Amino acid sequence: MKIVDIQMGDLIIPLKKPFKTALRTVNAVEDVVVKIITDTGHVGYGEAPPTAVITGDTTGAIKWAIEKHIKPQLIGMEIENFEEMMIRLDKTLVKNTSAKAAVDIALHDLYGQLYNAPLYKLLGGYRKEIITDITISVNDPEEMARDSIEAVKLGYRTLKIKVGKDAKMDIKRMKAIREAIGYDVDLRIDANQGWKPKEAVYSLRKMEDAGLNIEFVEQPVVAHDFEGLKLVTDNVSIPVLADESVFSAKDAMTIIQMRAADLINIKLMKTGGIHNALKICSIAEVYGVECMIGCMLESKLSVTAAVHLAAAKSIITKIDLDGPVLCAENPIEGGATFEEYKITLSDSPGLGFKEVKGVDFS
Ligand SMILES: C[C@H](N)C(=O)N[C@@H](CCC(=O)O)C(=O)O
Ligand SMILES: [Mg+2]
Repeated sequence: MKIVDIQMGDLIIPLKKPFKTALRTVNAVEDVVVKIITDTGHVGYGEAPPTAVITGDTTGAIKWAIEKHIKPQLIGMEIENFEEMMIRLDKTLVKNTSAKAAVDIALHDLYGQLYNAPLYKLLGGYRKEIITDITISVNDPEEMARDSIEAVKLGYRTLKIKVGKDAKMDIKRMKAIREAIGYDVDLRIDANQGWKPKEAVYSLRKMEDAGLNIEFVEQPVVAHDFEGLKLVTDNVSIPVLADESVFSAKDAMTIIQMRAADLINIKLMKTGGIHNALKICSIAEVYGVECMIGCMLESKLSVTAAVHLAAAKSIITKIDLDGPVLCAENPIEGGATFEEYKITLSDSPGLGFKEVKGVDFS
């Protein structure tokens, strides 16, 4: 199974509601889809979102990195020579993790097809069904309470609440949500780097004192401030999860050894794909640090790859793979099945895609 072509196209899907975090507001998924074609007629699919505020990756940069740097390294290579392809993907350029992730995902899709097995089984095969949370965008407290009630009615048992815009208002937001939904539903919060370290300690302690029962807080402070993250971790009881602070296996090692966070959020778009995400899983296993698997604003294509990884690895105990359910349409046939909170894998080879509609690869 030899690679003969790598093609790209644009995938645009409107969201059900605007997605709002401390970092950005988005109305649609606008991602790059990668299609790798082999001499045997097999096709592997991957996807890259241009999440410039987090990864630095833009649509143009993703396409250029793949067309001019990655593609020439991979054309003509045999899929069975997998390790060599992963080395080339890593070494051909630094950073550009979303472009690398899209290609890594498509290559893993083909790897599963080569051995006629679903990817999650090749990676460990721990389970085939997982349960995701759903994200509640940051808005005024009343609107967030309404959105939370709606999510609970749809069956979600865990809500991920976006905060980080204004520490005092964030406490009001969390009180309004808890009051609206009661205590049977788990609440995790994501400040997306929006607080200063001491501000984070202040608001999290207030949430503790109010008995809001927060499962964990995600990325309270700016990504590069590992010391600030540690200050928060050392001074609150709510567990701290590192998201934007951890892209690479090296970042994970540093954060864990510093004890700067209690948990790690793995996202394929930060690691550059499954190959490097597996390294973070191994490090986390060594230190007994549980991981969450997350996504950016991504469709079912790349999120299916994250589902396979989560289904394979027991160290991934928390799931934030709600990208596909935030989308108003689904142009992808095959892959994982998303029924609100319940995500199920089929036993089709690779990632199991049948068709990607509405993307022009010419
Ligand atoms: C979509 C997911 N639940 C999520 O919140 N992901 C990111 C932000 C993604 C983005 O801005 O595209 C996160 O910070 O965890
Ligand atoms: Mg986050």
